[in-house]
Amino acid sequence: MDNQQSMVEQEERPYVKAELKRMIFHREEETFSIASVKVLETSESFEGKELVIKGYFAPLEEGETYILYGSFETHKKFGEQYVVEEYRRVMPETRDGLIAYLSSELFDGIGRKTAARVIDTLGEDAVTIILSDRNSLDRVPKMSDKIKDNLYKALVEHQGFEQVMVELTKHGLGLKTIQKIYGAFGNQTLDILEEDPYQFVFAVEGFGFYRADELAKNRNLTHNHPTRIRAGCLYTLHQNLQAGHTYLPLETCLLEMEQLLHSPEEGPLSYEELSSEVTYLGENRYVFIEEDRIYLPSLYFAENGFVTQVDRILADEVNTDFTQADLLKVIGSIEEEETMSYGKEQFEAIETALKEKMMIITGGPGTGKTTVIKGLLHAYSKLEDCSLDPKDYTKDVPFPFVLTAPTGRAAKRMTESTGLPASTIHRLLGWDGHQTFEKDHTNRIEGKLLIIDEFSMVDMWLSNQLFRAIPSDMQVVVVGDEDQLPSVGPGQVLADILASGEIPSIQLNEVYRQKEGSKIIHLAHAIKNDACTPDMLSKEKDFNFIKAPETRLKDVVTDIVAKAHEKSIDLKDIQVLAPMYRTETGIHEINRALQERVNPKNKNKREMEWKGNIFRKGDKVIQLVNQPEEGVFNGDIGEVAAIFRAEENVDHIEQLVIEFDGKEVTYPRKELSNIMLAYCTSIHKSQGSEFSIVILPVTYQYKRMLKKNLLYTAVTRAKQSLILCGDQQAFLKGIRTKDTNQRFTYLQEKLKKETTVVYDEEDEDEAMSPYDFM
Ligand SMILES: Nc1ncnc2c1ncn2[C@@H]1O[C@H](COP(=O)(O)OP(=O)(O)OP(=O)(O)O)[C@@H](O)[C@H]1O
Repeated sequence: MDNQQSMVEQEERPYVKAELKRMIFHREEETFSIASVKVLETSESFEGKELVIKGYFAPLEEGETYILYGSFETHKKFGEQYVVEEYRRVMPETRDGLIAYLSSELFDGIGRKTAARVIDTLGEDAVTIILSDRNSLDRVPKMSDKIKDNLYKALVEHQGFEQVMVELTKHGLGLKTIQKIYGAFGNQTLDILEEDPYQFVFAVEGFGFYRADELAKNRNLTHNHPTRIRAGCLYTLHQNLQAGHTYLPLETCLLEMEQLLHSPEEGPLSYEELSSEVTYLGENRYVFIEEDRIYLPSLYFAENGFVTQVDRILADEVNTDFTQADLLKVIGSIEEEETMSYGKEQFEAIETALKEKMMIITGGPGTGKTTVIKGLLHAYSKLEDCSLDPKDYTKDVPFPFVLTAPTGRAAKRMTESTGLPASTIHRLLGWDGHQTFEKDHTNRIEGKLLIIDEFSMVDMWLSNQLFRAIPSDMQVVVVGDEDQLPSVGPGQVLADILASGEIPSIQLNEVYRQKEGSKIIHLAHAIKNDACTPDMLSKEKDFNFIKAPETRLKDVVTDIVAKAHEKSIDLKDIQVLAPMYRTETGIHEINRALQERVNPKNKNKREMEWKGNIFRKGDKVIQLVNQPEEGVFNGDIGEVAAIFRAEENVDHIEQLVIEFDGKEVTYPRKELSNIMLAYCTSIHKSQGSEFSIVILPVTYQYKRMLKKNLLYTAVTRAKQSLILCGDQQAFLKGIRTKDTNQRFTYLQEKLKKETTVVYDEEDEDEAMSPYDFM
């Protein structure tokens, strides 16, 4: 009767047959469990009786017998453990066992007598018979319909997941993904697998189109199956997020879908086939179609929502009654205090910010953006007679100045330059790390004047999230440098709001730091204005270009850092920036070389190996994701402060402790993917940060990455010293190469009212999941 066991024997897969003693641990969110079992039989060379098993499975029933498939792992402290990749319950093999099973707590309302009648009527294969035919229970005497239903449902529930698991693991899916699919489709899962596995793409976050295509093989699904086309459309739109588009032109989308979906055997797909499924997706709000633009819902709501928020804020009036004479007097007094005088553009920027509901200040490095922010705060405080000291305010009368920036480092710089509190946008909005923002249109942020720095980095999703939380009576100042790289996420919000001309803006062009003799600033503006010549790359106090052939570049970079370090310059102040991760002169290789040089192996220094990388005490590391609950954000740089072995802490897991600006964050081994070495980081990740010394290798190996805005962003990260090394021609060619990859966004036109904006806040709440795709 035990056909499950005979399957095991036939398959000859290594297995452990065991009785569950007790569940030790279960984490609900990802169904990760640890349990202790009594080994009954195994094909593995395991001699013991007790065993600890772990893996992605729901809590199992104590006292039940399971066949587990997986592999042994030796845990430093706990010894041998079994990592479960698949399991199935073993049905009791005797009449008594079956009766005990059916009359257990799993099945409501069934006592031993009823259980015995079920087995006596249907035989020892009763469970299989009932599962394949619910009506078989009608043959059992003296059983009410309700009890029959309960029994059937409970059996399906208990057996369902195991069947699904057995089937899906055959397709190479891991337990974690299977849990997600089962969570979405329950006992329909196997039917859906047979009929239409593309549904998994819709329902399970991160389930890829190609994976569904793989599952659909041998299932008689044609290449023009409707859900295949629909899944292909969503996949195409998701792929294009990475290029920064907020929408795709319909024609482009259909073309890309055709390339994705056509099959060499079955031929092309017709325009009608593709467009009718796109229409279906539109009608069912899986996508939004506006004229000839097709959007994923979150971006449709973000773009339209943002325009609505801007209109709402602009519609309110500024509540000030100062005269031009008041303003001149106040500015004059600030100039006296600061012993400086504002340039014409700077004065205009302060004046506009005070008078307008919303404005944009742009400018390259050293043009006085920070100086203007400080001037604005002081002028506002004097004109409105409100203190700049947060201590003078209470919960009922909140601090009127809200300063924010997209990265922790940029927010910190705002605090350093103004002396006022500033926070990241995520923190200001009370982001919970998933999809919830504490601040939104129902619970807006408090204050009178909001200043958002480094706005070029803010994507369409976050812009909308931030703007919907701004109260209508707040004045808003957006500050940024439009020549920097656009946001990593979709959109080019700063460029679009500037180009729309709908929001007053002042561009600061005059460079002040240059007057202090800074070659870095001079070079940055020459790049910005396409006026950089080879002779500008000559050595100066704060600048050098060290020529080096490609083969020596990594060694040259390593030498420069090592020498600076030997002169007691803190590694935190020296940053190597590169545009690519791979290649001989990519970020990974440079990091490895630098680690070996400035923090080499040493028997007195602990280290931890993780997927071929070494983390050693004292290493400089960078955070790669946002962990708001720990207070660390993507791009934060820290240092490995300690490494703990499993036996040394109460959690019994290996841990790495990183110190970020005096704050310690602990990473269990499985979270080490959240960090990497940071002697060298990507230029993209350096946005919003500045470093005393920047070392920038440049080589033709970086090829298509060598673009003007990327190199401009890198150059402008340096405060005191910039060392370029490598190939001067590659650098000069790069700064003349504009990024021609146009981002498809429609924000500018929507702000200009060239199109009607449809927006419903309630819809947005329902459909918005901006961070689904990050
Ligand atoms: N009107 C001015 N007169 C004299 N010095 C000025 C003036 N405006 C700015 N500066 C000086 O120029 C330098 C750069 O100014 P500031 O830091 O405000 O520019 P920024 O645009 O914020 O630069 P960055 O983006 O590089 O930080 C500072 O040393 C500042 O004191």
